[in-house]
Amino acid sequence: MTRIVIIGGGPAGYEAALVAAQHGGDVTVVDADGIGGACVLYDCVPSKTFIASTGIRTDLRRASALGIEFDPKGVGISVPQVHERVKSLAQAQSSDIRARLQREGVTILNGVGKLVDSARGLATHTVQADLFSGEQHRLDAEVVLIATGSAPRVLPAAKPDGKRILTWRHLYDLEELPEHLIVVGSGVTGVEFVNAYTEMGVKVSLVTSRDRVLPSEDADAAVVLEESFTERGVTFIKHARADAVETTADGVVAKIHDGRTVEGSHALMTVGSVPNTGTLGLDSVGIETNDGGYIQVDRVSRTTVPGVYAAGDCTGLLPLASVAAMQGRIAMYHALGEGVNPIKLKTVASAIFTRPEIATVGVPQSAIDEGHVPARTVMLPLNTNPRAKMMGLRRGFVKIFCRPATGVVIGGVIVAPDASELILPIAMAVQNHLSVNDLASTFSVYPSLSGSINEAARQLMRHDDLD
Ligand SMILES: Cc1cc2nc3c(=O)[nH]c(=O)nc-3n(C[C@H](O)[C@H](O)[C@H](O)COP(=O)(O)OP(=O)(O)OC[C@H]3O[C@@H](n4cnc5c(N)ncnc54)[C@H](O)[C@@H]3O)c2cc1C
Ligand SMILES: NC(=O)c1ccc[n+]([C@@H]2O[C@H](COP(=O)([O-])OP(=O)(O)OC[C@H]3O[C@@H](n4cnc5c(N)ncnc54)[C@H](O)[C@@H]3O)[C@@H](O)[C@H]2O)c1
Repeated sequence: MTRIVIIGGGPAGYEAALVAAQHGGDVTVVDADGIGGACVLYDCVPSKTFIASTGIRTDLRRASALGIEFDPKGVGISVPQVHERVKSLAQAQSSDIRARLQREGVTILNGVGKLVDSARGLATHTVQADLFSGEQHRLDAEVVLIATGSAPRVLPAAKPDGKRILTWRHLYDLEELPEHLIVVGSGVTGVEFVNAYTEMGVKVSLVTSRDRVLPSEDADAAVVLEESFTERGVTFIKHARADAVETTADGVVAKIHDGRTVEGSHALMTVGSVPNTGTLGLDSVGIETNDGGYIQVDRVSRTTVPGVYAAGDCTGLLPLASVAAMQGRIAMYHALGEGVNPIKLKTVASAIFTRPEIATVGVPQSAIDEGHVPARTVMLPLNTNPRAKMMGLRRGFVKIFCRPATGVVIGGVIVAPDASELILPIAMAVQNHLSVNDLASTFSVYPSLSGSINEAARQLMRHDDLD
């Protein structure tokens, strides 16, 4: 039986453990935070649960345009109840995953793991697990998977105190909603919380180091979101790199590099994450990291040391739960000699849970515009869609990108209320090399937002071959 030790019990670690146990491995997971990892306990699951509550407020905000009148004064928010729901749902999901691992025969140790090989180049490895119970275990393994994730990046002059200066992991401990929230950083995490708190009626100022929100995402989608935020009264402080955030008598002040200041009641720092790799004993074994401390891996999750794999946010490949899980599974299939396809990032679908949502898959528009990928493209506004009109939607679009000659779909973007659900047909087309003709000839329900996917695909069908 292959002895496998996994350090970290997030999506990368627990999905790997399931695969390894099902393929006959003798599996031990050493985890510090709780099974499910930061994903389930602090980051992805809590934020999406919180956003589920704020989404109810979105519907109320839009109700009067559809003829439903209510007294806004009668709509209250029970902050303790919202936060309690977030925490108990996260704990319940963690318990479910833990029970599933135990049913599959995986040993779980609560503590901190690190590599302690006695020399470099050994055929097997040793993991030391310092358990919270005070015990210490030394575990010999033919295969080690490092899946330790990442933690919020902290600016030296903006140290979170959990009360006024916050990371996203402190939010659900607040007793009341902030009066005026300054969000520092306009990546995906930043905009998701800007959206959520404005929907809760909180005044929000967004400090962004660039000239736009979501600098790494589709530019047209970012414009739609910015318009929607502007309508909801968000103040943008652009070209603004925050050097420091300090507490004042009754709130906080963010100090921008060029001398500007922004005052509010609370600051939420969403300035990225750093990998949890500093205390793993990587140097002693010879595992290479890059400048940011991320573990270097190939497309089957191998590190530079035979027998040691790494997966998830600690590798910095693409920090998504779905990618972490896939990297973890791939590592185990490879280690156990099963057939395996190397990871392919071109087929990853992801979504930003704002209102409207932004979902993307495949090649980005920027790669096409910059001439790196030849493609034909279409962008179809949603306001031409009958269902969108019925729902009173004013914003949003469907974009599809295809190969110039064959029409094979290579990417797409959807901006719509449920874009995270609508993206699947485009993701299936990208994954399975389907063409715009395939998409266009698939029946969609009438009326439906997905009808716009058919219509966009129809616009990309080539008619010149009929001439
Ligand atoms: C606010 C926010 C929202 C997000 N929303 C989404 C989303 O909607 N969809 C999506 O796909 N992704 C989302 N992500 C990204 C997603 O959360 C991460 O990609 C995912 O958590 C990575 O999983 P992982 O297994 O690599 O690490 P993690 O989930 O971070 O788990 C790592 C585990 O390793 C443990 N650990 C660390 N060091 C040690 C050690 N030395 N010994 C033992 N255990 C250790 C930790 O305690 C933790 O339990 C979001 C991220 C953030 C910040
Ligand atoms: N819905 C989802 O799937 C979801 C949600 C949240 C995060 N994530 C994942 O996590 C990744 C990281 O996202 P993120 O938003 O946490 O981090 P990020 O690194 O993508 O964004 C941080 C932003 O903060 C800015 N910044 C850094 N220092 C600053 C300063 N001093 N002042 C002002 N701005 C500053 C950066 O320029 C950057 O735009 C995403 O790419 C995504 O893969 C996914």
